[in-house]
Amino acid sequence: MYSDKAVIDVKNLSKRYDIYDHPRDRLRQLVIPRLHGLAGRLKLAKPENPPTYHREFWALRDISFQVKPGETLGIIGRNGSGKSTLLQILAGTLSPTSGDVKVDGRIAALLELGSGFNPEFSGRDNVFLNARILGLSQRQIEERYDRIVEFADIGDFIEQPVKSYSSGMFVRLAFAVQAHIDASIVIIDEALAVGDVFFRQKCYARLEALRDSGAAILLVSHAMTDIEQFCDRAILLDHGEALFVGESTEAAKRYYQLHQPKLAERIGAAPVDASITRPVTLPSATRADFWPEDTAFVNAESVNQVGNGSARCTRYGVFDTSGNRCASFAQGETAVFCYEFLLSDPIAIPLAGVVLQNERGINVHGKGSLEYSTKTPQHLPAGTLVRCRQSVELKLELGEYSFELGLATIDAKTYHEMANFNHERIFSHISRVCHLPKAGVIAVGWRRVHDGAPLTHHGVADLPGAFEYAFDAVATE
Ligand SMILES: Nc1ncnc2c1ncn2[C@@H]1O[C@H](COP(=O)(O)OP(=O)(O)OP(=O)(O)O)[C@@H](O)[C@H]1O
Repeated sequence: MYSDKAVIDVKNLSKRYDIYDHPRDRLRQLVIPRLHGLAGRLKLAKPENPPTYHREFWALRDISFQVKPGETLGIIGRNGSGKSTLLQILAGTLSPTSGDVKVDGRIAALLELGSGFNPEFSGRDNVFLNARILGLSQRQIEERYDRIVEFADIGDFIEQPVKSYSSGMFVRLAFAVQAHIDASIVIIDEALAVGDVFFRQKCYARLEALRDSGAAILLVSHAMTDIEQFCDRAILLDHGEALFVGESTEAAKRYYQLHQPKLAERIGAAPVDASITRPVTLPSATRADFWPEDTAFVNAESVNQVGNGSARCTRYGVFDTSGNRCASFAQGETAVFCYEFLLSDPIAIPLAGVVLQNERGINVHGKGSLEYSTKTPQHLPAGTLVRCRQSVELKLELGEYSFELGLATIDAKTYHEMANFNHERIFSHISRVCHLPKAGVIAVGWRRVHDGAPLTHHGVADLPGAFEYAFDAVATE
């Protein structure tokens, strides 16, 4: 067990920048208030408020949080929300305007990696120089040198001046040094986004080892999957304020909500469509064979629903392909998710779907009407009951999986022009309407052996593929 004493304790931290519209205003601000003060003291002018030549900008306002040993805190927020400012203050390279910041322990700051390197020196010399600056003794560096070089994996370049390195090599070496200085606090600003996938995996493994040995880790990232998988808690910054400090999955959800314009604006802007007057129904061919008995459903009012108030999930359930309620499947069997939402406001194109998460909280499958390109009306009026039936072949590792259900909406224009946009652009146009983050759990177990091998595959996922043999008789003599 680690100590319960926080290694980072931030109380009411604020940071103000003074913004000058013209460079000359900086000089004015320096000189004129002083002249004013002097004139006042000499009674040459009335004492009054001296003029100001700048605007105040608060990059951080009243931020408070703690981080304990062995804990990983994510820092998230849109561009310009104050993340780097916060990290720089924690790393000691920027001073706060007000508030208290207590940092207890050696910090490895993976912010501007390699900024302490001398380009003329070799990689080897820079390792010694940098590690000395970061607090290791000569002997400690000598003991760790081989591990650092192995981690950086830049081959013979270690003997070359770092000015001849590619930017990737530079960062690998800098990361390797930082990862071996026995820091009790590690601060990372998306530094892991560099390097190839193998290096990133190595970085994460090293960070996990540091965390397991009791280091506190602060990670700034725009990748919510990294935040959810790697962080226990996260702080969501917006315009310098902490909107939320708590469980990382909840913080990630709120981060996505920040990206969504108000639903009413979208609907108001969208063209009116004739289909708005018709309640949506599922095609009869599918409806006949699947919608289970009323009594087979879970009453969704009993579970936590997060949403913008435009819809509620009324009921849902997981079924086998015969329509029987089921929570335990053999690997490769099909689970059928039936769920419905009642709209209290109109929405544009509905996007419903299911997400499965494994025991480590990793999203192993998330898919819905968007990915299936399911036909829908352009608008759904208030009062519509949106019924969804989604089948998922559970070609997954054995284990328990929690599932989430959700309904979102996207405007018709973006939906129909999706081919012209990238992933981020499309997602910025999706508004969450109702989401059940902890709807339930299903289990995936061994297959019955008469179906074939006891496992459909090894590992997390069963990827589509094929296997062929060819046998030739070969003379052995
Ligand atoms: N030296 C400075 N002078 C004036 N304003 C600054 C200064 N440094 C940062 N800011 C402003 O403070 C706000 C917060 O900046 P910060 O770099 O901390 O944001 P961020 O969340 O890290 O953004 P990003 O995700 O784009 O890196 C921004 O609006 C930025 O323009």
